[in-house]
Amino acid sequence: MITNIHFIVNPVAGCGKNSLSEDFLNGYFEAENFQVVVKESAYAKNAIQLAKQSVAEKADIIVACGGDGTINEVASSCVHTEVVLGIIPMGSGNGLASNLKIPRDISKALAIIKAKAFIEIDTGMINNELFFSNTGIGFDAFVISNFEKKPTRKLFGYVRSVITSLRKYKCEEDIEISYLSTTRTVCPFLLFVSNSNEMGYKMSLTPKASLQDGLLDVLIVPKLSFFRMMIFAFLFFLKKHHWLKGVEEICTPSIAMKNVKGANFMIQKDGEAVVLKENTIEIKLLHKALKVIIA
Ligand SMILES: Nc1ncnc2c1ncn2[C@@H]1O[C@H](COP(=O)(O)OP(=O)(O)OP(=O)(O)O)[C@@H](O)[C@H]1O
Repeated sequence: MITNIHFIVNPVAGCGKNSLSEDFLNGYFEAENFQVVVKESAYAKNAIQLAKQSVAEKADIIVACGGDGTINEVASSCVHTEVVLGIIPMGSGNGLASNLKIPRDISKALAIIKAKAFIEIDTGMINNELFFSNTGIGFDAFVISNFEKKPTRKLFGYVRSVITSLRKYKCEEDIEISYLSTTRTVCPFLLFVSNSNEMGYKMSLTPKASLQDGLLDVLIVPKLSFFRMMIFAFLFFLKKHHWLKGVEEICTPSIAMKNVKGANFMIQKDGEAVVLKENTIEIKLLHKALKVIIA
């Protein structure tokens, strides 16, 4: 039986020089067994539409060629379908691909896709939007919104955004959070919610997270003095930031948040900044809702 594989390429992800041709791919996927289609996203969010078309065109595998943003757009159309998601990491951070141990080397990533071994992973949902890697409010959303204003989507641009954001970010929003059977108010510097154990660039705020356990890993970092911030940053590079007093880790199937002053939330979702129209958030998991090819 012929396997119908559609590749959706984000030409501007990562270094911004991505292209894959059908001729090139036909060298890997022999015509007796595979039918290859290549599509290129022409603008932001176009991959959602392209992936929806591919599902309608009865693709068996849809391969997201880009970073976490592209994966988010393509995978959103594959959730709760029989379509299997493949990934060729072409982004800057590539957090989800790294969690799934998919190499950046295109030949190796293609060999993994050809082997077609897949697992079912959880999918996060924040209000009506899906995420696959992580979401968050507070400092990380602020960093991402600054990062998106920079011309380059590389690590250097990200580091510059972190430095600018450290100077500008004010931690003053009281947030009521409800999870398990607890409700309380926090004023977080960072409230990070993750499905995956990697954020990208091999860094992690939630190194114990699993894509299949039905649980969200939540990290709450309180307002920190400059000195404690430096300790946090040092421990973060050692993936031991939970050692810092006041930093909390929570595992929960869902969490709700409400801005006490009634302001709407700005979030980041798989590395893209989004301003919500709501001052309340509900985050939950759709357990094992996405089939994804793994190494
Ligand atoms: N042709 C295009 N022109 C402009 N933007 C595009 C185009 N195609 C896709 N995009 C947008 O590019 C953005 C960045 O993509 P993506 O997240 O995959 O790359 P990245 O940011 O380099 O990687 P990562 O998220 O892993 O760090 C996404 O928001 C996507 O909607």
